[in-house]
Amino acid sequence: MSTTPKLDQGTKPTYSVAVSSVKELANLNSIPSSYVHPTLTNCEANDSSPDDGSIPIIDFSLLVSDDPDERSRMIEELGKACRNWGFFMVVNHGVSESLMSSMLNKFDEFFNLTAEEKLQFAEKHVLDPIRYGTSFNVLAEDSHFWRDYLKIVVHPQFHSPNKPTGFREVAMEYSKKVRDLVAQLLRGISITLGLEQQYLHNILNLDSSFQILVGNYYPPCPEPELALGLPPHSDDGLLTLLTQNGIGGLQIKHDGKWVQVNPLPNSLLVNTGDHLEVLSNGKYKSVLHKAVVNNRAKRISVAVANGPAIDAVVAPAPSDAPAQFKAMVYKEYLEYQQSGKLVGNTCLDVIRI
Ligand SMILES: O=C(O)CCC(=O)C(=O)O
Ligand SMILES: [Fe+2]
Repeated sequence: MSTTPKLDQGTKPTYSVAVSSVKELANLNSIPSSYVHPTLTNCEANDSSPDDGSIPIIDFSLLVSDDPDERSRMIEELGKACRNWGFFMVVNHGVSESLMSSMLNKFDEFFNLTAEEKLQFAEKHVLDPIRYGTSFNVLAEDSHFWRDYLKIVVHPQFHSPNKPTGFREVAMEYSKKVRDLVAQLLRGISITLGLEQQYLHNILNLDSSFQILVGNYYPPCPEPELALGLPPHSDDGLLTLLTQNGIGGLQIKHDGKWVQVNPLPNSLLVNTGDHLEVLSNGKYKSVLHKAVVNNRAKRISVAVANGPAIDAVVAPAPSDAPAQFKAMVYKEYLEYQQSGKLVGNTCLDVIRI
């Protein structure tokens, strides 16, 4: 990949990039050396446990039930899932199967556009509303990742590429449905933290929440044991909701081990992000996760990152315990994270007291 990171001191990061894509590499018999991850040659990719059914399941219909007992029981489950895993599957969430599969299909159609069409949307700056790119963080990484992406800011302003046909309508509906779901989950989470149910909504100004819709495209990889789709990372923001095209690859770190995630049919996968770790003053850990690749079938995942308002100041909610994190404006956090200054660290380390 020919990328030339350019970081002018004191200015915003820019990319001077002839972005190439892993989709164009999928027909090779071996992967270019820049995609080989030295630590994987001993098959770390396979060093994970299968999903044994212990990943928490949240029945959304009970979380919003009129029956107060059912509701309290599910809120308790939600608290346990955030505390012990930072990850759960939501079932009966009300987002239709057809909407989820249309969203996956529209991203598939996008990635099938010509390179020239896609490059109209090539990433230039981390806060650009529409960013097509490849790998993980080209400014900071030594070796590359087997993944192309399209990231779109869909709230508070909605953006959409003008191709493929129908992408805009599906993306608008899907992101709105996910936002509503997230608002309900965050009400439950506020309660689990001993806060008033609208606390997170109000303090983070979630009427203007920063929401990004991300399509991840992992073509079949000729040497999957040498490559990674995404490195271990945590997500910024509050909650990320993910769906995939029936092909597995997501792994989460739990109790020091990598666990393969096998989603229940029609479930949405949820992981807690860095800013929930800050808000909860470390009670809820932002879960580390990664994506492995395979040589059989392309994998597409759609992740929706749901954050605070971009200008919200995020700090631990008031409690008796000493604050573990410094306050930081969400926008500064995002810029720092993508600046190339973080090598192998999470931005949380920068604000940890
Ligand atoms: O594709 C996946 O399973 C993970 C995607 C992800 O972690 C992300 O987009 O941040
Ligand atoms: Fe992620």
